[in-house]
Amino acid sequence: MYCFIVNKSSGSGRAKKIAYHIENTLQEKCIRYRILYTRQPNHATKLVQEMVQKKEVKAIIAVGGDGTVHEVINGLVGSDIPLGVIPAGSGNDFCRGMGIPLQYNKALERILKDERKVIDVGRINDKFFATIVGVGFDGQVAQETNNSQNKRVLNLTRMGSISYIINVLKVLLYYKPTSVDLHLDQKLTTHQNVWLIAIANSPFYAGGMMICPDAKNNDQLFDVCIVKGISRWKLLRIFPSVFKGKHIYHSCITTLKAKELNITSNVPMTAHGDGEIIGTTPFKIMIIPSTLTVL
Ligand SMILES: Nc1ncnc2c1ncn2[C@@H]1O[C@H](COP(=O)(O)OP(=O)(O)OP(=O)(O)O)[C@@H](O)[C@H]1O
Repeated sequence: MYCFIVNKSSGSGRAKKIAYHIENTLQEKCIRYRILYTRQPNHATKLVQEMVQKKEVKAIIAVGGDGTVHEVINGLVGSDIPLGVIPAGSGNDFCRGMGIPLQYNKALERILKDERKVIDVGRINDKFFATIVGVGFDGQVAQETNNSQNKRVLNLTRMGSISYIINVLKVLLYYKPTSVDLHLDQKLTTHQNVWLIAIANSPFYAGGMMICPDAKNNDQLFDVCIVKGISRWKLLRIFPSVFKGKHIYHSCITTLKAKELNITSNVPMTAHGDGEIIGTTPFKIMIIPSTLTVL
């Protein structure tokens, strides 16, 4: 039996409509399924923890955006049940990184083909993440985006990633870069005037920004991108280059690879994982190699 976890609020209601179409297709094909709707934030994790106990569950399918994928993997990692994703959010960066079609019917076809891929997953403090953790400026933008009304309005017109850009500009006006101690695979370095540190298991976040263009989710390594020592206005000037991953050639960008990072800062820095707020520094981040099977 396929178990679908649907976040009706994803994509400002798009997931609910998609779930209706999925149900029709599965009935036509006489495929056994169960659809469970989340009732509030973090409910998806609890639902998955219950479902993985059941022998008849063949796969768990997240129907939503990256936040839903995040909550689902936090209940799924550790079991050997595969994950499927039907993209129905505003960003859908997990699907973009995996090459999962962004049209729900094609994504469903791919799930039913049962071709499996095993990927690494990241862990930040006590949470797992599938795509990227963003610390500092990014965390602040995620916080503003998740709280903002404009995301809801823009989602309705399928322009959710514009909301992210609006909040980048807003945070750019007030964010103060800070000094950071970074233990990277046990080696300590101190960085001044840090705007953000992105720790990536896959290239995309925020609806297609290629912050770590070379990140691979099966190489057992994170790609790390540190942005530091740059003025507000220069940062604004190089910002558009992130959509093509060309920002990495700028002198204010440091790129590294690592399996484990410890991040501390004298001023608290906020982090998101898969777009969901994790908390503030300190952070312990590690790669969990080859741990999640994806359809
Ligand atoms: N029933 C619910 N009601 C309200 N919020 C919910 C519910 N179920 C889950 N959530 C929350 O909805 C938030 C957004 O979900 P999700 O990320 O899937 O959609 P999105 O924001 O539209 O897409 P994306 O992250 O790809 O931009 C998550 O933080 C999740 O905790």
